[in-house]
Formats: sequence, C-alpha cells, structure tokens
Amino acid sequence: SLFRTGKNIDVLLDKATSHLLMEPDWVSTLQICDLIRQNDVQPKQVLTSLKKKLTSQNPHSALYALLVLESLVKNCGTVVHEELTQKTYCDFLHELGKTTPHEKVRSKLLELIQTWNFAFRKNPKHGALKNIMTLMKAEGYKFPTLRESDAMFSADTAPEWADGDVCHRCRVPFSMIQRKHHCRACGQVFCGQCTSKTSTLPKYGIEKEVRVCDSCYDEATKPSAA
Ligand SMILES: O=P(O)(O)O[C@@H]1[C@H](O)[C@H](OP(=O)(O)O)[C@@H](O)[C@H](O)[C@H]1O
Repeated sequence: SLFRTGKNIDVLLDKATSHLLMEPDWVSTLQICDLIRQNDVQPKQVLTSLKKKLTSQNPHSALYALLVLESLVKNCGTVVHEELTQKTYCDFLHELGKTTPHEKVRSKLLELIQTWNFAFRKNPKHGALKNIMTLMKAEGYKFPTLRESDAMFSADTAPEWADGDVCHRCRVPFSMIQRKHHCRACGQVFCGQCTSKTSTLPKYGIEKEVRVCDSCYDEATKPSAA
C-alpha cells in the first residue's frame, strides 16, 4: 500500500544517510532505487526528502545524502533526471554549494554537477543545470577534471507510458466501461483482456509481478534463445 511504501522510503532514507555509518549503505541505497524504478514511490518525494539530509549539520549525513542522489541519477533514468533539473531543484543545489559548511560535500557536489551536465549536454530540457554550472564558474567555483566514464548512466529503465483511445493490440475503443491499462514492459496502453498477465521485469529493476501485455508476456517468459 502507498502508506507502507511511503513510510518505508523515509526509513530507507534515514538508514542510507545515518551519521552512524562508517561507509555508504549500498543495500538501502539500491532499495531506494528499486522503489523508484518499480514506480512504488515518486522521484519528487525522494528528492524533496533528500534536501533535508543534504543540508544536515552532520558532515557524514550530508555526504551520504549526496551519494544517494548520485545513485538515483545513475540508476533511475529520466524520471529522476527531470526532477533533478527542475529550476527549483537546481537553485537548491546552487544554494547548497554556496552554504554547506562541509568542504567534502561542496567538492562532491561540484564533481556531480559537472558530470551530470556532461551526461545531459545534448538535452535542452536539462538547461537549468547548465545555468547553475555557468553561474558557479562565474562565482569562482573550481570544477574538477571531468571523467567522462562517470557520466555513462547505463541502467535500463522501464519505458514511459503511451496514451491512446484504443487498445494497442486489439484496437477496442476505451470507454467508461472499457478501461485503460498499461504494460510495464513496453509502456503501451491496452484493454484489460490484452494485459491480463503479469511478469517480473528484472532488466528494468522490477522484481515484483507487474502488469504486462500478452506479447511482452510471451517475450519475457519464452525460454531464452539457447
Ligand atoms: O483505474 P482507472 O481509472 O482505469 O485508471 C487506469 C489505471 O490506473 C491503469 O492502471 P493499471 O495499468 O495498473 O491497470 C493505468 O495504466 C491507466 O493509465 C489508468 O487510466
């Protein structure tokens, strides 16, 4: 239920950013990634909760929060990238760079802003991030040497959901009675009859059974080619 996941995410965030940690808690960090990739929690909620941790007076919590943010950007795809590069969030990151009392947080933040900018360099949608990097350079912040390999986000994420007036497979028109459903594997919109099956989608980090259409079900369950 939403409550359980909602509460669960706060517990996971507290664990992953605890000042008692001697090293990053990658298990909790990757569980947070999975909750986002499975669409169990919205990226906006997680990134908003992270703000409090990023501005922690405790240097360890603040730095671990930055490592969680780095993992979300690397592993959860465009849904996180779009939240990260909202102007309001970029302005928050700019402010964090100016005001954090923790030098390690500042230098890690500069490294991430540069890496993210390189990764998003071809996409004007993420212009707000470029803007704060330009501003921070003008304000005298020294960005480290870019390591292009750090900017390769390889994780596959489930496709965004398409919309439509008819079932993508049998073409039946949607109505008050004939409801829309989405296949988590291809993102297309279908009637109930064409998406009556479920499957896990490990390639998208989805370990629980989720709704899939008949053709994606056949694709996901056929014995892998020898
Ligand atoms: O409950 P409804 O009012 O029919 O709304 C639909 C359900 O939320 C479907 O969820 P599902 O794919 O998990 O069935 C979703 O895929 C559709 O986009 C929504 O329009």
